[in-house]
Formats: sequence, structure tokens, C-alpha cells
Amino acid sequence: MTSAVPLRATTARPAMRSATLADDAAAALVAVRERAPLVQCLTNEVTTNLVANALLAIGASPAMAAVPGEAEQLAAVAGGLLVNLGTPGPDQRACVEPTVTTALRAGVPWVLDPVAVGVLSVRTRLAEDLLAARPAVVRGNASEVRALAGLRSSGRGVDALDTVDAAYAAAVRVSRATGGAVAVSGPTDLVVAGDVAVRVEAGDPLLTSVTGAGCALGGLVAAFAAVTDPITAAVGASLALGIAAERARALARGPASFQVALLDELHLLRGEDLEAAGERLTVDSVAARPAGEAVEGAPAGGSTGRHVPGARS
Ligand SMILES: Nc1ncnc2c1ncn2[C@@H]1O[C@H](COP(=O)(O)OP(=O)(O)OP(=O)(O)O)[C@@H](O)[C@H]1O
Ligand SMILES: Cc1ncsc1CCO
Ligand SMILES: [Mg+2]
Repeated sequence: MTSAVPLRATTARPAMRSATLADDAAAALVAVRERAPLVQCLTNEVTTNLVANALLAIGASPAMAAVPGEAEQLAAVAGGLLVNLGTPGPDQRACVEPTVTTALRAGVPWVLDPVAVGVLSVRTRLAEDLLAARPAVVRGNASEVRALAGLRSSGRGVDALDTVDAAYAAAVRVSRATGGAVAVSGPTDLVVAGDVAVRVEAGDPLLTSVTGAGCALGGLVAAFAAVTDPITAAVGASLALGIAAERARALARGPASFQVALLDELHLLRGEDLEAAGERLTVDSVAARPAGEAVEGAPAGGSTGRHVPGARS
């Protein structure tokens, strides 16, 4: 992976307030609706359709061009790029490095969704290489983020068995390595960027009964990243999907009707809905974490021996 590209500045903002962050997320949603950013997706074969539909519902313009020779053409003109490693077949493996390099050179923010990293070896090595290209946002579940940080993880296939709290130190470590944001999904989402940690209270357990809710979240993060900074993008996308899910739940009989309603609710979501969500956000400083929640210390589960490029240890 080339590193002869401009590096992204750190995203942390001092003294961030939850109300301000909610306002910024709302403004970003309005901007997505106004600008309809093109989001180039190198995504997986299982959830492509849901990712594309979620992007359309939020107001973005998705395109899934994963053909070698074409993928980088689209990345050069996109507003954002999603790289989701759910089914990393030969075409995607051939595409990914030139596509990410093109995006970086063009100043296009890119999002890494490290599906099943830590469980499966090919994608784990690929993700480790990709971290050196400094994704604006890494969006994964707790087990995936732990694995990316080189910590022992207990994912089962594409699902997390680790808690979001157990991925806190890992998120900090990966954020410091990339200079971008790291978003950990679960019952409460966690977004870390630099020295800022944000918890987002939104969502519904039915999201885990629809394949690709996390993948869709990765796509939404890429759409938001096209119009705002990485931490606002991660928080805004998390709020948008979570609030839409809560509303969809009220209309659903099960996962199938929930998925349909979820797309409707994403489509209906307005800036005011995110503006009113300040109370769902808890912002604190990484440095201010209580003792016992070590950020740099050895993980409870030990290390896999893998290394995050640039990570402090
Ligand atoms: N128990 C829960 N309650 C409420 N929301 C949840 C719960 N678990 C996950 N979510 C939400 O579901 C969405 C997907 O998160 P999840 O952690 O399941 O992603 P994932 O494992 O990457 O999913 P996938 O790989 O299937 O796409 C996020 O918006 C998250 O906030
Ligand atoms: C089930 C599944 N398998 C590979 S990708 C994917 C979608 C959820 O990440
Ligand atoms: Mg996932």
C-alpha cells in the first residue's frame, strides 16, 4: 500500500459538546440530502442491495463498481468510498489497493468495514495492510475492532461476541494509528477519534436480525464523510440508522417488515430528528477515562502478536 499520499489530520475537537455534535450531525444529513454525494462501494456479495438502498434512502448516490480498472475511476470522482471486506473475492482483492490509493490522492474520505477480521485470515491480512492507508473511519463490531488492534477477539463469523466496552482500548489504539475515527457498533455505539469518545444511544435489537445492518451503517458513514469530518460522520450515521430503526420497530412484525420499514424511516428522517438527539450522545475525553479502563495497557485477553501500523504500545 503506497503511503505517498497526503495524510488526514486528526479529527478530535477539544471541549466537544453533545448538543453541538448533534447539530453538526443534523447539518450533515441536510448536506447529504442537498448534495447527493456519489458513494463508491467495494462491498460484499451478501448485503450489496441493502447498502445501496440505505444510501439512496439517506439521499446519497451509491455505485458498486468492483471491476479492476473501473473501481479506481469511480473513486477518483466520488464523494466517499466504502471498503467492506465481507466477501473479499479475487476482483475485490485486485481492486482495493488502487481504489484506496486513488481516493486518498483525490482527497476522497474512505471507510473501512473489517467484516469478520480476526476470524478469517485473508481479510485479516488485507485489513492490516489497509490500515496503513489511514481510513477516515473504521466501522466495525467490537470483535472486529479488537482484532484490528491486534487484541484477541471472539467473533463468530461476521458477528461480535465481545462487548463494545471491551473494544474501547482497541478503538483508541486504531484511531491513534490511522488519525481518523473508529466506530464500534453494538447495543450502544462507541465512536472514538483522537482524544474524544462519544457514546450513541440509538438502535433496536432487530437490526441484528437483518443481515447487513452494520454494512449499511458503513455505507451511511461514507455518505456522511463526504460532507463532514470523520467523527461527525460516524456519529451522524449511527444516530440516523438507530433512530430510523426505533421507528421501524414500531411498524414491524419481524425482520422482513422491519427491513422495509427501516428504509422508509431512513428516507423520512429529517435534520430536526438528529438535532433533537443531543441527549442520546455522551461525549468524554479519552484521557479522562477512569483507572482500570486502560487505553494503552495490555489487553485482558492477551495479544495475537499482530501489529497495528503506527500504533503506540
Ligand atoms: N442489541 C442492540 N440493540 C440496538 N441496536 C443494536 C444492537 N446491536 C447492534 N445494534 C445496531 O445495529 C447496527 C449494526 O451493528 P452490528 O454490531 O450488528 O454490526 P455488524 O456486526 O457489523 O453487522 P453486519 O456485519 O451483519 O452488517 C448498528 O447500528 C448498531 O447500533
Ligand atoms: C453474512 C455475511 N457473510 C459475509 S458478509 C455477510 C454480511 C454481514 O456482514
Ligand atoms: Mg459487519
